[in-house]
Amino acid sequence: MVTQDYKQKEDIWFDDGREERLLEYVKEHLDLAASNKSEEVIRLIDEFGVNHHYMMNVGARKGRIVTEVITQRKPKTMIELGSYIGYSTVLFAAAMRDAGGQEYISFEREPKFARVAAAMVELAGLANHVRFVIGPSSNGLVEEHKAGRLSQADVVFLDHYKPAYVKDLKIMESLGVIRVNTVLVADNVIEPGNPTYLEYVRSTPEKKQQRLKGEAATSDDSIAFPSRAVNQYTKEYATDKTELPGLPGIVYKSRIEHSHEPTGVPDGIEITVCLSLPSPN
Ligand SMILES: C[S@@+](CC[C@H](N)C(=O)[O-])C[C@H]1O[C@@H](n2cnc3c(N)ncnc32)[C@H](O)[C@@H]1O
Repeated sequence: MVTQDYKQKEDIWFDDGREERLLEYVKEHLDLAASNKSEEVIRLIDEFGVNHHYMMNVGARKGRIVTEVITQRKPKTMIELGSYIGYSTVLFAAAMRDAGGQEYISFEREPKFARVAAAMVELAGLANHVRFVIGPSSNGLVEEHKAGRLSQADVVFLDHYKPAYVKDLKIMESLGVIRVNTVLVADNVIEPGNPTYLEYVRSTPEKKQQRLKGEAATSDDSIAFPSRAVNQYTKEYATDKTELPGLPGIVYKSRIEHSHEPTGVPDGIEITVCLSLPSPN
């Protein structure tokens, strides 16, 4: 395992050709005789992050927190929001497979990132376990459910557009994807931070109902975020207007695990368990 920190984030830190260069690097250096292909792919991505370019991956330290959740919860089905180049996809789909799981569904808005992620998954020998849904996640979740390809998830990893965490959680609640004992694992709740999400998963049903009465009809949470986190994916946010109201009666139990970005910058993962669903009227 690579123990050094990644290079620090530059002013432009993605979509400048580094994703394609990373894939070339992994293909060139991959040890075809390695017995554990997923570990080998992760090792090479980390090596590239340390020696060449910053990559916005969850990284080894936070990754270990999530793989522990997977090992304990043993998901049959897992959802990921935000594949990027497939670091978390490879790391967590391998953990899910090793824990007896079947399907890892990864949502990625940007087709060229999804292509790199799919190539990483193939190199890691995980293609039979991973399905990519390309396009904005809110719309993708609804369409997958409509088509009968998504009914529920045992673990959900949220790591895409920070202001969309609550919006997509409400969609998953409304569609019945969140069940009792579903575990939500949310990245970047300290760096850059996600106060709206933390407030939502840490609130009682009564508090969520109260907030609902007081808030405007739209759930545009982008006002609570630093402009860099909002403007990063403006194109997507402007076009995906899919919204569902959620189930404020869901009871969650939530806690933070403090950790670090792959660069060494402090961050945290919020781990949230669904304790109960509202009784149907
Ligand atoms: C921080 S990166 C994900 C990193 C990845 N989970 C990992 O740890 O290796 C965020 C990704 O979310 C994608 N994204 C942003 N908004 C999205 C949306 N609404 N739906 C799907 N993907 C989205 C971005 O294109 C980007 O690839």
